[in-house]
Amino acid sequence: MAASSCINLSSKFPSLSWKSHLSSTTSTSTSTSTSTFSISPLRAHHHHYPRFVIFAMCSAKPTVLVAEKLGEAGVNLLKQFADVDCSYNLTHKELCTKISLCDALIVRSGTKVSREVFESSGGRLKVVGRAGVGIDNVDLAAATEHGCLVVNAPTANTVAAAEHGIALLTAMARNIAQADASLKAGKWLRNKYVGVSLVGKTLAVMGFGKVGSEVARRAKGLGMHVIAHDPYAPADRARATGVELVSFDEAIASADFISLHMPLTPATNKILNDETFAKMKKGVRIVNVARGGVIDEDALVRALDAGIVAQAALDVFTVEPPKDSKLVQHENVTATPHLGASTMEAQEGVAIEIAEAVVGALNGELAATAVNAPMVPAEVLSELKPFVALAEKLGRLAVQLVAGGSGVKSVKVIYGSARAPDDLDTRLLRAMITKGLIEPISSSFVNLVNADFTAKQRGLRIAEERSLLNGSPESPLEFIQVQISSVDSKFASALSDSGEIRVEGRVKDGIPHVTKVGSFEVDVSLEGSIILCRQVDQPGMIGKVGSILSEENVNVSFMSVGRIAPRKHAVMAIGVDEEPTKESLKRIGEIPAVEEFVYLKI
Ligand SMILES: NC(=O)C1=CN([C@@H]2O[C@H](COP(=O)(O)OP(=O)(O)OC[C@H]3O[C@@H](n4cnc5c(N)ncnc54)[C@H](O)[C@@H]3O)[C@@H](O)[C@H]2O)C=CC1
Ligand SMILES: O=C(O)C(=O)COP(=O)(O)O
Repeated sequence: MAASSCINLSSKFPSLSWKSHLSSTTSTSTSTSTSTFSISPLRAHHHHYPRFVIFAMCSAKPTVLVAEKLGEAGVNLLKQFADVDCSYNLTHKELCTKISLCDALIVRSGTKVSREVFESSGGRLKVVGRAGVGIDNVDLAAATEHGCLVVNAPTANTVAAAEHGIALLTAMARNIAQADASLKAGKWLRNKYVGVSLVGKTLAVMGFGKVGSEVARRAKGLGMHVIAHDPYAPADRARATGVELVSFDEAIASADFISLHMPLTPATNKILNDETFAKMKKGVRIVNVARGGVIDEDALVRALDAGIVAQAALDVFTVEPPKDSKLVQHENVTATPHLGASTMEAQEGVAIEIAEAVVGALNGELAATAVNAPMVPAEVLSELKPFVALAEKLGRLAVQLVAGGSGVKSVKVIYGSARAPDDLDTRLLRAMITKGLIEPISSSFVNLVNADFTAKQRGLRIAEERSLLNGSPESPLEFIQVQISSVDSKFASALSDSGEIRVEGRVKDGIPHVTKVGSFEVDVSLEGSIILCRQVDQPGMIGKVGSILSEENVNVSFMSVGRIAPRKHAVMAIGVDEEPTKESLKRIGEIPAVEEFVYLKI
């Protein structure tokens, strides 16, 4: 890890700075003044910020692989935007082969989106859309490491799953499935299929989330006494539904019926096992429309055989379709083939929900249902948009000021804002600074999904600080300052008093500007490229540099000079639209008053 963070800048940015570095005493003056010369008209109003914050827009039509049956409305929506390949029943190997040609993949619960899938995609796969809730079939860690966004459709099938839970509960209590099979087999067994009543019985809802709370409401309507266990659910939300939240042990010990509605996680894996079955009331009845893996299925067979569990109604299995039929064949088990979400309405709903999320993500929008990236509300996003561009550009600027051979390990970001500290969500900005810092010096592709992971992997520590400013909190931010400590700079004037590379920027008229380099105040819009030039402050400097550039037809977009005091040292920042040749950069470096300079690509 440490080794990969030692970045050899000189290979990426061949010697672009001339003249020797100045000593730190001369490069750390504090009081500076700024004069700004607008050479050619600012293109502020013609500038469009990219919509992307996660991915750059796909230049060609993206390809979406739909690997499981998806509602028609969703497929049609996808087709308006992408080439859609509906290939159901692919083997894992076929999926791994196909995936390298796809920008997005849509699945339900039947497809294992393993690490191998992400590795096989060769970096092309940008989004995995799960047309439903449970994402336990997607390797989230691998997705994040590959910068692939995972989105789900968390709400459209809630009612369907809850209704299926209630259907299984009532069917189980009255032996509907068994009686139906028996009648179809020509029998008339009225005494065998005497059921149990639900009214007045205690139902323990395990996992009081979207589905669990809908099941609870419906069960109350059936006259059941409903309790729930959920370590993370707010007690007042449960109370509002007339449900008491209790401990796990209390829930399973006092329930006549247990209905499972938690996600499958390492903590819930086989949460019902020999030990927990032993704590239950003899004759308990269990419903599972969550995930098969939350029950130890062998232990359930034992508990059914021992009569601890009188009946079970199962929609989900550890392996689907279930291989060992002991459980499914058990006469006290009612089973359905993972039908919880399978209503016309829910499938249409999840298809539209996931198609919109995938199209949005491919368009570079932040998904509201992102599973492995921060969800940033649209209004926050639109406010932060210009600062998102500023953040990335400051990162790019700062890292290019690092001298070759220095390992970038420690970065501090200071956000200057008049807003209350918890009123500024910096995750997006931090990710974009990370992108700016890492992409110019590596082959990594950094986005909001993998920014923190990539930084950590490279041993890059990014500390964030808030500088609380007086004034109007109308704008979310006044400035962003990026500091890189414990490195040498190829432009010594970029070092602050305390020896770290320091660049600061602001947004002016919607355009990001760099407004401070080291201790020098400058003001150049962060478009195109920048020449930073430290010189003895004397007349004619702007003209000399300007004429060298104009000889090559390099358009200067913006120029500003920050100086400590008249006729002493000054830093000139020049924005250029075209890339000057090495020869002309060399000539600028050879102007006698120029002490050091650097050319930076933004
Ligand atoms: N059978 C089917 O076709 C369907 C199955 N599902 C499954 O149902 C489950 C619930 O889905 P939603 O309600 O939409 O999810 P949700 O995220 O809204 O609710 C899950 C709840 O479980 C709680 N929880 C987490 N760990 C827990 C633990 N150790 N003990 C108790 N509670 C815990 C969470 O705090 C949360 O409140 C998921 O497993 C999902 O995959 C959902 C839709 C359809
Ligand atoms: O949404 C969920 O979690 C489900 O279990 C539904 O699964 P499915 O989309 O029907 O394969």
